[in-house]
Amino acid sequence: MTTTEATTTSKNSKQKKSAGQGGPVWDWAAGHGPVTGALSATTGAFAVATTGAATGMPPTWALAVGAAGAVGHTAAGIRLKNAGRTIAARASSWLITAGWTTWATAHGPLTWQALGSLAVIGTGMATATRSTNLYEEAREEEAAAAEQRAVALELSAERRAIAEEWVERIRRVCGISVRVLAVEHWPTGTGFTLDAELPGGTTYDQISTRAAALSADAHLPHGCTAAASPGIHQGRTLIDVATVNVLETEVPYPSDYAPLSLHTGIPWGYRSNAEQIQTYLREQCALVVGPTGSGKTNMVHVILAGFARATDVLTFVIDLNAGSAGLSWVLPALNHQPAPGERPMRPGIDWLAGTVKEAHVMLDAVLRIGKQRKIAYQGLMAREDTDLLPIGPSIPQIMLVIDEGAEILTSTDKVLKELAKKILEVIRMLRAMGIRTVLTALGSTGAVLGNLMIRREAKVRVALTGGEKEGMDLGKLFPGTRGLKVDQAPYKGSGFMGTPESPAALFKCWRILPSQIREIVAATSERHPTLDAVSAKAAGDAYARRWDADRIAWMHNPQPTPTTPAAGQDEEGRRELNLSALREDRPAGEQGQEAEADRLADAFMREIDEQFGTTTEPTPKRERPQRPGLNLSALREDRPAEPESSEPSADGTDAVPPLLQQAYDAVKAAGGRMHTADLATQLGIDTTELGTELSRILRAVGVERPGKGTVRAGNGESRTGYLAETLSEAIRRYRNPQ
Ligand SMILES: Nc1ncnc2c1ncn2[C@@H]1O[C@H](COP(=O)(O)OP(=O)(O)OP(=O)(O)O)[C@@H](O)[C@H]1O
Repeated sequence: MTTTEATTTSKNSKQKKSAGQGGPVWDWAAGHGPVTGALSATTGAFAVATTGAATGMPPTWALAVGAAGAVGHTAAGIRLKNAGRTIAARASSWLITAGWTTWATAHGPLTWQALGSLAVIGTGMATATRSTNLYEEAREEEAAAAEQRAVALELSAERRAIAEEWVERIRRVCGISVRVLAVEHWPTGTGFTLDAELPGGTTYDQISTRAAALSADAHLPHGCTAAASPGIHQGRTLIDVATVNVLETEVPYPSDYAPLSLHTGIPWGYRSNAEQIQTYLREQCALVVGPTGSGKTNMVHVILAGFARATDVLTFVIDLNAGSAGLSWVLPALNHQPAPGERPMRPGIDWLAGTVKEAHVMLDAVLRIGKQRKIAYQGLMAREDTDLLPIGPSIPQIMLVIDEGAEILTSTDKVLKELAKKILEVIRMLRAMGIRTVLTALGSTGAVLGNLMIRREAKVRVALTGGEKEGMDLGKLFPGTRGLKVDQAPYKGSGFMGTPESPAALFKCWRILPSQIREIVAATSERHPTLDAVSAKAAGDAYARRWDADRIAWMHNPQPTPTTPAAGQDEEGRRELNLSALREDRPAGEQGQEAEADRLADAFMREIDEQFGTTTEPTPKRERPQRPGLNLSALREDRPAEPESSEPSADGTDAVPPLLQQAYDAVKAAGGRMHTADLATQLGIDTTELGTELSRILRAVGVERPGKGTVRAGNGESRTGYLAETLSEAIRRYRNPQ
């Protein structure tokens, strides 16, 4: 006799599998549906009874087999934790079938009575099985639901405990009795948000001003706050409670470098709940305050990275400190040597002014662009039914980033005052025309924020504290937001940030490294928009010739005081060099064509001859290198002799670039490994410049610069640097070229 019924539940089938592994051949839990089970049982019973009656089998045998089946199925049912009624139903199926078989064997199965009763038994069995299966399924579902209810109860018990704790705390510290409606844990696991209902006539800022006291009362770790912000209506508030300090750790700039848009926000850092903070600068200007050493330069690079990634932004940078903020975004393009047919790399920023004169040229052009846009795009704005110029890749926004610009605005120096006037005019006049500014300042002193224009237009505000308290007046920078304390953010690159969309609260800027800046310049080279024709025409030659040799020569020699001649001052018919390929007024089809590259290469060679042919350089008989593309680093007055352009001496010593040799000597003297910044300081060059030059020198002989993390700093943290072995291998290859 085969088994009659079985359950169809997943639980049972799982158990069935495990029972089957190496178990008995007779499977008491074998699978059958209610109908097939009943059919199988009745046909089996009929066959046994017919055979038994024909062969004279003792009828009690069938009863014995049925009893064994009932016992077996009962045992299987108990093992599967079936309900008692299920087990009883199945055992009785066996017994009834066995009873019928015994009776039919004794009295003959081929009578209407026997067949009719068997049919009744089969139908009853199918019905009973179906009902027990349904019952088992319902039991199983109920058990799962009960399990979930238990978990939820446990969770809500935890939430209830948090809610009760904070209701009590807010009552004690702020004197306000709120009702917590929900507690949501952050997916990052670094805190939670309370959604609370305020009592009548109370506003959320009565809690937000007591943030520091609440944080202290809750014994939150340093860098963690309980920040109240508006809820879904004015009678509700959301209180973000950070329990893990994410501001402490150094987090690298996200490496996906995906395209961004001014309209969908540009990320500048992250909050304590690890959420990114987006800046929306279509109409806003920004002010970034950070004393020396707070991570301001790093933040400027993060800002420039965001703009470089945007498809609808062109960035103009004014940095009177030798253009250092913008240089890292230009040099990778200047030093890029395109392969034949490859398009020259575009810098990550569109214009860099390192002197007051060049800044005037830039600001004049920007003002002309703004005024011309107002006139020329009237029709477009009427068609689009907007009073804001529709900014996009075809009409890009110009973001004017002015390092220490706030100091220019408040300077009493006559020259800087002139510049300040133009900057203020840009801020005041050109919001609608898609020209906005990002100013940095060393301190949020009254002098900087006393300027009404800055207060009114720059609502995106950042205070990098880095633990620095001097000149850090958070109350002035974020008026109306009390409870912010400098010592809540004592880490470099951390501080407070507020935008019209996101109230002032703790934040941290990502750490961006020079290698990432180079990667972003390369990754975004093809992505930058070109200045619209209306604007380009208004900006005129001052813009079109911004990469001319005479205007960028200083970039190859970034000394503290650049000697950039301003446009129009030293025209002398000089031709532009490799960046001419970037001029937007060039027909697009021409770019990247070999013929054009050759023409430019010739121009470049002539330029070198004109510029350096008559100078008293120590190596006047230097051979002209055969280069696939152009390399403006050749214009550097202090440029070390390049390996490929040196006449190799007998022992090859002269072929070694002096910079490589100096670097090797310094690294060796320092014990075989050295951080880039330390090496740069020792060699008296800019860190980024050193990285770029040395990498190029190493690459030229096929030596890979050691990767990140090869050098351990004093505090144990891994940093990028140089190893003596790498440098000595490069020296060896220069001496013995393959
Ligand atoms: N976001 C950050 N995360 C972690 N560390 C940072 C961050 N920003 C800066 N730092 C650290 O702080 C150091 C100083 O940064 P940075 O040069 O940007 O400061 P700064 O305010 O511009 O100082 P200075 O005015 O002296 O140049 C960096 O070398 C780096 O070690």
